[in-house]
Amino acid sequence: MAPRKLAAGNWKMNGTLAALAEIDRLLADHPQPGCDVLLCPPATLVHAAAARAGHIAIGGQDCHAQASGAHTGDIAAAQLVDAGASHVIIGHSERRSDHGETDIQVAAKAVAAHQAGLVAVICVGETEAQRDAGQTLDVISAQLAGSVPEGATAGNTVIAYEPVWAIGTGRTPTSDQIAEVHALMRQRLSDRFADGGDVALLYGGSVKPGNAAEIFAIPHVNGALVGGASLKAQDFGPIIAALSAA
Ligand SMILES: O=C(CO)COP(=O)(O)O
Repeated sequence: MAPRKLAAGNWKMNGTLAALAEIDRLLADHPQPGCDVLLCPPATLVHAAAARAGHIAIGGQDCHAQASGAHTGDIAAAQLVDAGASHVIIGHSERRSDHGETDIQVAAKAVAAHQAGLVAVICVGETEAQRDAGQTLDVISAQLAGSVPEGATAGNTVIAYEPVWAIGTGRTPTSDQIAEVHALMRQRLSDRFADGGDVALLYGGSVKPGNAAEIFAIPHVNGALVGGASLKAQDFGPIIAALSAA
């Protein structure tokens, strides 16, 4: 089995019911994409999105490590499943920075996601200061070791490399820099898991229609986790097409 190609969109805290029309446009424009397509809308839209998403998978943007209980404002993995989600983003850098999530917490959330039957899209990435200090590979290694739980398989886990300094900035690493990190991630996963060679590895951070094809040509890049350019079908569509052609 080779890693599956996945074009994933993270809508973050954007969109109301009206935004679901973008899903209809994507379905119309890409009736048979040559890759898996995932959209992660805000929690308020997961159920409605899943009801009309057809072949597009729907995911949450976070889940709690506990299965239920007194955790006001949080969402359990099983509740995402109940709403129609098949995936959940875990450990996005905005969760790590806004909510102080640690690798240990991220791993616990991934375990909860797996137990509920969700695919966990686990995010890692260095800050600009860490890259400038030459720490990128050490940071990514440590995040992978700490955030990816023992039960991870190619079927229940996707890893997204998102350099913090590339998110929403219009800046991207060079192809060589992305290749270096993705090769490291493939090696670390292969060392640790029997099917680590088959875990899909996504790049995320200012992926746009104009740079998608170049990024998808990089070894061990199996797709993208797209923020801003996933909000509109006219932007996300060409990214889906580029991955399908890669
Ligand atoms: O954080 C991201 C996806 O999770 C990337 O966001 P942008 O594509 O807007 O840079």
